[in-house]
Amino acid sequence: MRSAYTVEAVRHAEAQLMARLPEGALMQRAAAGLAAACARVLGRVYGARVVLLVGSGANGGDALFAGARLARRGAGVTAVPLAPGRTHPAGLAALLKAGGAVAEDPFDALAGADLVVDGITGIGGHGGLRPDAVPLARAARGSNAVVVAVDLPSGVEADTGEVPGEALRADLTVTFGTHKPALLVDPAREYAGAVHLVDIGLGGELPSVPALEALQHADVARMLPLPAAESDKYRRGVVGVVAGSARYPGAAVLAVAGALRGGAGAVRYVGPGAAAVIARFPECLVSTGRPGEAGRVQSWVVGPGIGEMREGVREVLASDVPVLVDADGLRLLEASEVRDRTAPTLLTPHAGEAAALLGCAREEVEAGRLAAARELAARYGATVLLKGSTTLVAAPDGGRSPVRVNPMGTPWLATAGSGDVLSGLAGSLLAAGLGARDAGSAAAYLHGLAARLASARGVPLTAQEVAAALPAAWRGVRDPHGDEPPEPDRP
Ligand SMILES: NC(=O)C1=CN([C@@H]2O[C@H](COP(=O)(O)OP(=O)(O)OC[C@H]3O[C@@H](n4cnc5c(N)ncnc54)[C@H](OP(=O)(O)O)[C@@H]3O)[C@@H](O)[C@H]2O)[C@@H](O)CC1
Ligand SMILES: [K+]
Repeated sequence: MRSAYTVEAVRHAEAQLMARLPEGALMQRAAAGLAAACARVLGRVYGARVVLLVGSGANGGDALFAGARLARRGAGVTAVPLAPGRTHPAGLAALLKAGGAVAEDPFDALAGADLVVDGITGIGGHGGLRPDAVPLARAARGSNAVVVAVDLPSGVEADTGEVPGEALRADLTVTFGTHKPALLVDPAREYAGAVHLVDIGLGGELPSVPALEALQHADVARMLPLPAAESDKYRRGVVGVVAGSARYPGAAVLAVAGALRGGAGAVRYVGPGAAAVIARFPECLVSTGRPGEAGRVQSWVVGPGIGEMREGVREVLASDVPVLVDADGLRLLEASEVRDRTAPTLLTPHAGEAAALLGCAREEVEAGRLAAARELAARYGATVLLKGSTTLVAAPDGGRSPVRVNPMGTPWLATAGSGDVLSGLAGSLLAAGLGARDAGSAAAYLHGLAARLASARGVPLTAQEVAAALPAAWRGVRDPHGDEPPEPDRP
């Protein structure tokens, strides 16, 4: 599990740790880790041209001390102070002593740089890059240099992942002590590039519950249901799927395809797509009547492609088993039907659907994904899986449990019907006994991994292929020696 902590938690932990250490020791740990990462990026430090963008806080101090270390190894290091007179004094002195200099012409320096270190702001920055920093950030990005951000790419909001103005785009972010939410949540995450975490000894001082967590293979493997010797199909759970319509029969097939690969013992399909479903999946139990007449299930999935089937949504929400609501179902539900439920509810909107549920603009959700997921969960008393480039899963417990961030996406997943597969898969995990937060986050992970496997080496994929790759994804997370596939290339 990777976790991220808020600025408040980081500052508190830092204060505890600093009280036991000699002055400046933490910054030296940070600078040493940063310099080592820069040296790895450069390959050859001697003779490399390094430019430091230095703000007025300790983030600039980190950059200066790291620059001093690189200068001692023979790099030509120049600093561009953004707030002259308020530059970290000890850091600047160390750089000058090591043979570094203050850049005479910042733009000239940036144009010839091999490496730019962004020490404008870290966890103390707010409000996006200030006007004087914008042309420098753009020049850094426009040069041939590798851009390494210190702790965070400057201009992003550490706690929310929002990017209120311009921000610096890094190739690599070297962060200290713990991830910050902005390194995991879009839009900020996009600015960070690859993220390298440097241990500065903060671990023991951080609270036990982080703000955010991102699952890894082993975490998902532990959650997945395994049939025991005495299991039968009913004990493994039956998932009911209410999806598809005469107009959208494909949604029924895709949701069932996901559900069949989610670990439940049986899938019961109810609705007008029964003929299409049974033709494709003879292993599925089908009926064309109402959900309430279909027989016992341990969870329901309702919504993909159901058009105007309001009655089906109402009936399913009135049941006493876990319910996943997606797509059309989100449009048709009444808030009170969700809030009044006693069994768990998992809502799976994309940004547009979340905006409709919150009564705001889609852009607002996209700009503040973390806040939107939390707000939806609180308002509806439901677990919310907010789909997108970084899918988030928030529980309705007022922040007591960390929001889960799915690290396993791929832009290739933005393809018709892939959400239907996810709904079926997550509903199946609910039927198999996982809680809503685990079911949602494990499903998003497997779904993303399946998509990465199916689109390996940059091949466009279809929703059916995502479903077909789910067994390989299960195998992948269970393989103790399995490597997580690298972030895919952008299409
Ligand atoms: N604490 C520790 O032990 C350790 C901390 N470490 C490091 O310290 C970093 C935190 O340092 P920090 O607290 O000094 O804040 P920091 O991010 O440098 O920025 C604040 C300064 O920027 C300014 N400013 C604000 N917004 C701005 C904007 N948009 N654009 C431009 N300027 C802006 C604001 O001044 P203002 O101009 O608002 O008066 C203020 O002076 C942390 O991220 C990590 O890198 C590591 O060494 C490990 C040990
Ligand atoms: K920075």
